[in-house]
Amino acid sequence: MATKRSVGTLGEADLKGKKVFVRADLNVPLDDAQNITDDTRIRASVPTIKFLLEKGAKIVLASHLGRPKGVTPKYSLKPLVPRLSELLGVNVVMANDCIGEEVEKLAAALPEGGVLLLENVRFYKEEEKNDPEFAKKLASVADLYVNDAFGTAHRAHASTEGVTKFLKPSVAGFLMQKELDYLVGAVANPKKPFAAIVGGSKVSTKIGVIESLLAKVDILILGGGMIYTFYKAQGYAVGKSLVEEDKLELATSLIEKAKAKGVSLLLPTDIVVADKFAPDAESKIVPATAIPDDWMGLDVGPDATKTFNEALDTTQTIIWNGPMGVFEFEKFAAGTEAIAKKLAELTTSKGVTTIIGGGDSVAAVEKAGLADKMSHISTGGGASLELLEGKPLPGVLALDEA
Ligand SMILES: Nc1ncnc2c1ncn2[C@@H]1O[C@H](COP(=O)(O)OP(=O)(O)O)[C@@H](O)[C@H]1O
Ligand SMILES: O=C(OP(=O)(O)O)[C@H](O)COP(=O)(O)O
Repeated sequence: MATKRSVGTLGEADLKGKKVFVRADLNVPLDDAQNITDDTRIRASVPTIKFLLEKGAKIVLASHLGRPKGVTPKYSLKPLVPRLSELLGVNVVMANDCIGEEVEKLAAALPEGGVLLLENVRFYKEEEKNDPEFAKKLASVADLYVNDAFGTAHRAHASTEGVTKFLKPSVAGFLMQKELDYLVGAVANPKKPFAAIVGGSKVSTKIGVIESLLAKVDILILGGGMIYTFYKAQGYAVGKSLVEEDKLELATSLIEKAKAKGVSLLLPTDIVVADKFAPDAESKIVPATAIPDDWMGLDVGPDATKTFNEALDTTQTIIWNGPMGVFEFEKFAAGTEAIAKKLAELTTSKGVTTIIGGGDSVAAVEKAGLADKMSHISTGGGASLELLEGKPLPGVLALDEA
C-alpha cells in the first residue's frame, strides 16, 4: 500500500541558511475573544520547527485555520503569534498574506533562526483547488519543503501537495513521521494480541475503518451510537436509540466477517438508557436485549465495561477511535472514561501500545486528564481515519521517498 512506504526525513537535508517552507496544521480552536482554547496542535508542531531553527534554517511557516470562504478576519492566524513565539523562544514575524510582495520581502529579510508565519492559506480558494500557479507562488519564497501537517495530509491542497512539485527536497517533519510510525507501522505490524475499539455516532462513518481493522485485529470492541444498528440487525428492540435503517444488512455482514476471520467481536451486554437526549435525562441500566420503548441508549453499561476491560487485559496493542457513549453529558460519560482509564493503566503498567485515533476520543482522553499516559494520540481526526481505512494520504504520497 502506498502509505506504507517510508518518506524522506529532516536529518537528510543540509539546512544552514536555507529557507524552509514548513506546512504545519495549526488549525486550533479559538473562542469568541480569539483566545486559543486548545494549543495541542501548536505544541505538536514545535519539535520540527525548533530542530530547523537549531540547524540555522530560515522558516516560512504556513497553515490553514477553519474553513473560511475568502478573507475572513476571524480565521486569521494572528492570534497564534504570541503562543508560537513563546513555545519557540523566538519573535515570530507575521505576514498579512500568504503570497505576494510583502511575503517575498519578509522572507528575504529572514535571519538564520528566524520564523515568518504566513496568513491563512485558505484565504485563497486556489489552496483547496490545489492550483499549480498558487502552489508555485507559495513555493517561490523557499528552497525546500517540510510537511508536518498530519491533520491535513488527507487533503490534496496547494500547500500540502501542489507545493512539492516546486520544492526539492520535500520531506516529512517529526510529527508527520511519528503519526505514520504509529498509525501505519504499529497497525501493520502490531504486537499481538491486537484490539481495536471503535465507537462514535454512526456505523456509516466507520465502515471503512471497521472493515480494514477486521483483517488485522484479534479483538474488536464496538460502542457508541453505532451499536444499535447492530442490535436491530440481530432482532433486538432498540427503543428510540440511534439506528441507521439502511445499514442493517451491513451490520449483519460485519458480524459474519468477524466470525469468518476468527475475530472476537464484543458488543456491549448492557446499556445506560435515557428518556431523552439531554444532560439531565432520567437514566437506568438495562440488558442490551431489553431496551424499553421510548428510551434511548446513550452509554455502555458496567457489565460491558467489565467484559471490555478483561478482554483488553490480554492485549499488547490497542487502537481506539470514537467514544463509547455521549461523553459530553456527564451522566453518559462513564463507559468512555473507563476505556480511557484502562488504556492509560495498560500503557503505564504493562507497556501495552495504545493509539488514540483523532477526533472525539482524543477530546475524551484529554477531558479525563490522561493524554500523557497513552503511547500515541493522533493530531488528525479525518486523516487518522483515512489512514486506518488503508487510504493513501496525498500529503504523504507527494513527499520524497526515503
Ligand atoms: N449512544 C449514542 N447516541 C448518540 N450519539 C452518540 C452515542 N454514543 C456516542 N455518540 C456521539 O458520537 C459522537 C462522536 O462520533 P464520531 O464523530 O463518529 O467520533 P470521532 O469524532 O471520535 O470519530 C460524540 O459527539 C458522541 O456524543
Ligand atoms: O481539523 C482538521 O481535521 P479533523 O477535525 O478531522 O481532525 C484538520 O485541520 C483538517 O481540516 P479540514 O477538515 O477543514 O480540511
